Amino acid sequence: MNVEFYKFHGTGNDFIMVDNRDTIFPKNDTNLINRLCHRRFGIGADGLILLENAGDEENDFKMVYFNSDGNQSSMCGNGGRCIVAFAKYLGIIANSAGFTAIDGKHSAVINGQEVSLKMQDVDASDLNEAALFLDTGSPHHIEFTDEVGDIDIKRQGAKIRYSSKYEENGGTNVNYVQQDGDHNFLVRTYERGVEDETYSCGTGVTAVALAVHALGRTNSRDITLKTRGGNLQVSFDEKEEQYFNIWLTGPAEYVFKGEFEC
Ligand SMILES: N[C@@H](CCC[C@H](N)C(=O)O)C(=O)O
Repeated sequence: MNVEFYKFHGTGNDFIMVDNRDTIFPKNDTNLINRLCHRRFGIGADGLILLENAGDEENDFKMVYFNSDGNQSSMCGNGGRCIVAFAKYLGIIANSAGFTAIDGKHSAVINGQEVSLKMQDVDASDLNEAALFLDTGSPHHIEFTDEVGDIDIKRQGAKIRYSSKYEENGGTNVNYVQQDGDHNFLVRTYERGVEDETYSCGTGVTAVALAVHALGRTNSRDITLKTRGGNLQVSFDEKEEQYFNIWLTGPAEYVFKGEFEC
């Protein structure tokens, strides 16, 4: 069977997108997904995303996300922005969308090449300098550094990702952060399920933006996160360490289309 795919990326976090509204894709074939995502033996991507029918009248579609290891995983923020751009490319939506994902319902707005994705509310009341962890739809550990460019992300990130601290919850993603002005932060991310550095991570920069505000490193509620793949913006409201109205904004770009056999 031949399957059409579409390659998209959001600030260098790249995905194989498949229109699976006819549910033909073998979503339980972990080896297939892993091979398709392989940078040498496949198409190459950080993950694979299925667009499916929402199954209700309120939403335009459903998002199903797989990491490049082939396993279905938690929410992908950049992937959420890319699936909205994909839905527009397919003519399913115009410039706004409502869709469901593993962590619930999301709204999104397209403005030119930029896609703004509303993220789930986050309770930051347990966050402190000794417990730098937030779940923004995916789990994220945060490390502050004075020189983010010097860090061996793959080696250092893996130590935390596989540490006993996170073992019972299936591990975590790891974000290294360097402040670069009042409301600008440099971020590099080790991603669970990719088991390497990715050029950006949407749920990761969202976790960083909320954490630097909650820890008092900025008073801004509209923060620029500079990643290897480009800049992302996170804006939010906050009351008593509860974060809401959280929006992740950045480019989401079509790269090429093709087909594979399975
Ligand atoms: N790149 C994604 C995060 C994808 C899920 C993550 N690797 C995990 O398994 O927790 C993003 O942009 O949020």
